[in-house]
Amino acid sequence: MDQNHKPEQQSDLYAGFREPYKSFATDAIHVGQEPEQWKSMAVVPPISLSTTFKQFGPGNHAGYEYSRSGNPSRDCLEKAVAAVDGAKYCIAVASGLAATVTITHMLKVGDGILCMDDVYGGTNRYFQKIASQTGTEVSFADFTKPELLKAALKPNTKLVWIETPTNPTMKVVDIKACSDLAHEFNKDIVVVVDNTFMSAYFQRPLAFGADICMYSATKYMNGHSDVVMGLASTNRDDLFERLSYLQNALGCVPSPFDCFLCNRGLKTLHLRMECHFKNGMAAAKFLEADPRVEKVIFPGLSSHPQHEVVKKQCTGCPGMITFYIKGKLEHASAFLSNLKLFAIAESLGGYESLAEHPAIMTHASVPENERTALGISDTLIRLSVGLENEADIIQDLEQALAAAHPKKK
Ligand SMILES: Cc1ncc(COP(=O)(O)O)c(C=O)c1O
Ligand SMILES: N[C@@H](CCSC[C@H](N)C(=O)O)C(=O)O
Repeated sequence: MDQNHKPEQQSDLYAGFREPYKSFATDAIHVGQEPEQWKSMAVVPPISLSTTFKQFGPGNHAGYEYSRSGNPSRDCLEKAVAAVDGAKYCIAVASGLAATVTITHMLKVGDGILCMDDVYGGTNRYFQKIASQTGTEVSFADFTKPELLKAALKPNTKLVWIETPTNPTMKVVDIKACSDLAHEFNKDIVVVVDNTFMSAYFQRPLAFGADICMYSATKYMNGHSDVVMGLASTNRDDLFERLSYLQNALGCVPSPFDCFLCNRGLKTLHLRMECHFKNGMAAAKFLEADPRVEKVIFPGLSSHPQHEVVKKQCTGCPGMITFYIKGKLEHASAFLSNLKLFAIAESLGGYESLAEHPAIMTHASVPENERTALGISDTLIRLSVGLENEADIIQDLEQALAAAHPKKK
């Protein structure tokens, strides 16, 4: 451990960023959770496992009929998420990909999807291998330059899919600039932002003109690596009507127990994200100063190419860091295999630190030529910095770098 390494001062960490959203924690903790809604006055919402609900007479019920169509535990979560997204509505589904699939089902045969070039590998796979086989036209462009988005819009474009920061190369998209361009081109285009990396605490896409904000809640929103879930929020009545119809009609619903867990995780989102940012910044600065590291990509660093957009659009940064280790695949493998505190694992956004090799693991489904063009190379490593002690995180990175690049005797 570098003895000169001091914990980051909170005030410096947030300098230049947007102010946090007002009453965020209060909303996450209280909206949709009112004890008065239960006969028992339970302060913590009960887990409602019943698949069906007794009716007073045929079609005359107390708000619930069948659990796929609506469930009290799911409602509690959806109301809280809508509140923290600054939205009127939210739907919860069985996974992040289920949210992508449900949203895409709003399209008709012949409609076009225009997607950010770097997105989570499974999103890329779904659009290229499945959605395009069932009648939609899929194309990709680099939205970090909004003029490239503008040039790629077509008369049939109906869905613009933004991911920011992108997984795994951490490109940042100006949501307002891109939403405005898409809506000026055609007001019927639905702009979706995958907000998985920033979470609701650090970024509110709907406030910048997006129509839908979606998540893999498997990540920060739940934050405990024990639930697979997806969420989609919107302020538009028409979109909510369609999405909630599809939620029931497609049937990709989460279990009440998972809704309970995610609802519980959401209550500490603000606290977790602040610690992820603090630890992430410390790790990013440590790596950036290390001669065994080629390049660090962390939106919170001033070296990030879209750092000004980040400060304008976000209230902080998550613990996601991507870096290129010097050398070849064998150095990346040695680094990963020697980590002790970080687990080598797919996924991100939990309380525990994880590390992975995108080309071999999370983004193996992206065609090789596309991976190369995006910079998902053999030496690219992705970290999800957790909530452990900062000094222990840095020490683990230091010893794994030393193992990957042993000093010559
Ligand atoms: C940015 C992003 N979006 C969507 C997904 C899909 O989410 P899930 O695994 O919950 O289906 C993932 C990861 O899987 C992701 O990293
Ligand atoms: N093997 C999975 C990939 C899961 S990636 C999970 C998460 N989005 C991440 O980026 O870590 C698959 O092929 O779907």
